[in-house]
Amino acid sequence: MQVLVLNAGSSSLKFAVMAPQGGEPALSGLAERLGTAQASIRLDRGGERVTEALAGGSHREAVARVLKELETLGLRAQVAAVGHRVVHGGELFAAPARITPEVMAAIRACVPLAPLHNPANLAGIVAAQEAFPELLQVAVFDTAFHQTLPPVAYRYAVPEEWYEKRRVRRYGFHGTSHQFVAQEAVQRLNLDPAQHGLITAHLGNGASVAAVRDGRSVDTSMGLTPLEGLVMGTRSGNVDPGLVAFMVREAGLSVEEVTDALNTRSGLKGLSGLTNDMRELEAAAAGGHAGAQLALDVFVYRLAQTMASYVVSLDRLDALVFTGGIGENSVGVRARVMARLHGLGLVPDPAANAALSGGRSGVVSAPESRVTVLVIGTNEELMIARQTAEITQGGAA
Ligand SMILES: Nc1ncnc2c1ncn2[C@@H]1O[C@H](COP(=O)(O)OP(=O)(O)O)[C@@H](O)[C@H]1O
Ligand SMILES: CC(=O)OP(=O)(O)O
Ligand SMILES: [Mg+2]
Repeated sequence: MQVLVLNAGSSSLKFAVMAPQGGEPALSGLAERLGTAQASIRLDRGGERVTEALAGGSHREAVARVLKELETLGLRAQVAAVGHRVVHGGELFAAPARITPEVMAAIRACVPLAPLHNPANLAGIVAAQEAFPELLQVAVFDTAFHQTLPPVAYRYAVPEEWYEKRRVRRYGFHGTSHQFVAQEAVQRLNLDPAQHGLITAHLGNGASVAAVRDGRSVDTSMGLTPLEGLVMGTRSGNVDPGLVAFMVREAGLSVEEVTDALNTRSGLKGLSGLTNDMRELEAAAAGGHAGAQLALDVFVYRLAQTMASYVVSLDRLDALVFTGGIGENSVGVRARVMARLHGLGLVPDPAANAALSGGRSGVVSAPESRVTVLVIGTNEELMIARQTAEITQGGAA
């Protein structure tokens, strides 16, 4: 059995066709710049890579191109279900769900909470339903793993009716990735699945930290929306909420303009005035660019501070885990975060740290370190394939 996994972004679509047991995907790739004249799609099939133009193509055309490729490769009949990453499921989903008209309506109802993500996820689902009308479709929510947060972690200190009437609370995201790397860490370190404490850092374009206690998420840095918490590629992370009213009053911006700036022109990009790409920033900082250096410094400082603060959410700390494009590849970010955490009794292993990149996993702390530090290559697609297969085979709702 194969599962088609779709992860739709606002202008992109990542896809993979894979067995839920793991192994190399039969087909994977990325469609980018969808909806523009520069739209393109990259197809990776068994070591061979092709990139084609998809001019003007939307999510729909991208999914149709994937379908065509499946037919060419003779894989169509093996695909038993489609698993979708859905970013916001509100309080309604603590587990993956088979997509029904009611589930679609619930995802639509969460659009105001994730305006950058949920509309794209919906577009991906509609495109897949058109292309694969006979297949079961499953939604795997970023928020689901964090539904175990206790009220002390998820409630904001705001008027109670905001929670009662509008469900204003912290939800958390990247749950699929945090859960995957936490499970991998438990296996690798031979920890008791029912008794452990982990702090996981998913550092991609969006970035978040989670505290995982005995397999359950007990705190995470993103909140009502994926804007809260760490400094990210283009998102500000935590700011004084008074800043929005200040910029509206003093700079004459609309609320939408401030929100857009906090989401798309802030973070590493805003601080550096240069780019949201960590690789480019590290190169620019090494070349003496002051803005790039400041962006890196703030990113590392806030990340280390957040990771250290999660000690209060756990009753024991076994390991810290780095994942995501930055966590898996940036030797410098990891080294600097580890140096800042020496108050936790953390002793890095610089040679092991320098040797790990490219999605490979391993330990980067020294044997005498009071807390183990792991780098683990995340695999959200595999996790989505597994969860989709479970629902398909179990026939569950
Ligand atoms: N070798 C590397 N060194 C430093 N940063 C890297 C490296 N490779 C990728 N990155 C960074 O990872 C980030 C993208 O992470 P990724 O998890 O792929 O993002 P997304 O959230 O889009 O899935 C970018 O900032 C990129 O620069
Ligand atoms: C929820 C979120 O931030 O996702 P991404 O990192 O894919 O933007
Ligand atoms: Mg990612």
